[in-house]
Amino acid sequence: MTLDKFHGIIPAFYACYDNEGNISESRTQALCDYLLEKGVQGVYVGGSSGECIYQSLDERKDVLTFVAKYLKGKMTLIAHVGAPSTRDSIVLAKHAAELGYDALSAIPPIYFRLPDSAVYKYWSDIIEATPLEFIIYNIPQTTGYTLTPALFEKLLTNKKVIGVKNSSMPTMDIERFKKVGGKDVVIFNGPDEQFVAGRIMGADAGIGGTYAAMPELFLKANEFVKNGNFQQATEIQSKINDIIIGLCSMNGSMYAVIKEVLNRRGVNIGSVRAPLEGISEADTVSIDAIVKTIDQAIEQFCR
Ligand SMILES: CC(=O)N[C@@H]([C@@H](O)[C@H](O)[C@H](O)CO)[C@@H](O)CC(=O)C(=O)O
Repeated sequence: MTLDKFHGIIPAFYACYDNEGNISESRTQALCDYLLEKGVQGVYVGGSSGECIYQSLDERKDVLTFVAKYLKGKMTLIAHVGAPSTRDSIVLAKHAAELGYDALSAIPPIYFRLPDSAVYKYWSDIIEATPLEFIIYNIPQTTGYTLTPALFEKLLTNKKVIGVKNSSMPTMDIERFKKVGGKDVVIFNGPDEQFVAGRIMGADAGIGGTYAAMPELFLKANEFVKNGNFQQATEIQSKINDIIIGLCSMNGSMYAVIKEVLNRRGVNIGSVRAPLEGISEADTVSIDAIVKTIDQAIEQFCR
């Protein structure tokens, strides 16, 4: 079994809408082309950054279809199939398997606070529905559910479980999951603000919601870590954090701001779906400054 295809920088794929707010195949293709050109390892499709929570089942199936159409065989494809019910999650999982995705992933059940036994059963039912490998998604700050190392260990007895995408904030969680899983498991860093720290504490790779706004910087940060160049890795992380704080400090939601950054970088993928808020007039000025900071950082670290 080789897990190399999961190692590297894996941007969380954004929802690409037309001017009326419907899923757009041509704009999805534009984002695929842009990420392919940047040289990322893969994409994580239909997760938080994909606004999955605001999309119908058919829309989510369309997104999985379009991304596979333009990227299958060109990079690693991970389908996020978490949905409110096990039934819908399985529909998405089977669809992704038919499309030839490399792996599935899912958040735990949301809304009701369910016991470990129900969460375990939810993930296990999805895993059993297809032959694909599976990546647990731990993101307590949005789901209210915290994966424990003990439950992770139990899930790993199923050989299809190959890792965890850990978006909790303590890097110690990454260290604990790596200790449980060892070398045959892939731990993905979730919080982009501590990508370098996460890698040093045991993450083999990263899946992130801000990567696509500045893939060059994350690819370089990963290279610095791989080469043991921790001084420069820390410096680039600090610059990345200035940018992320900027992305999160506007009237519009972070994803609306990122989409406008991408628009300025030549990729128009529309705006966000309500209740996420779009950018305001005032934001456009601040976005000019962010784009300039990204360009300067690329010039400083990547040329
Ligand atoms: C809580 C949250 O949304 N976390 C993001 C981060 O990438 C986050 O956007 C970033 O660290 C900025 O805060 C990712 O872990 C989510 C993600 O990759 C996804 O599923 O789209």
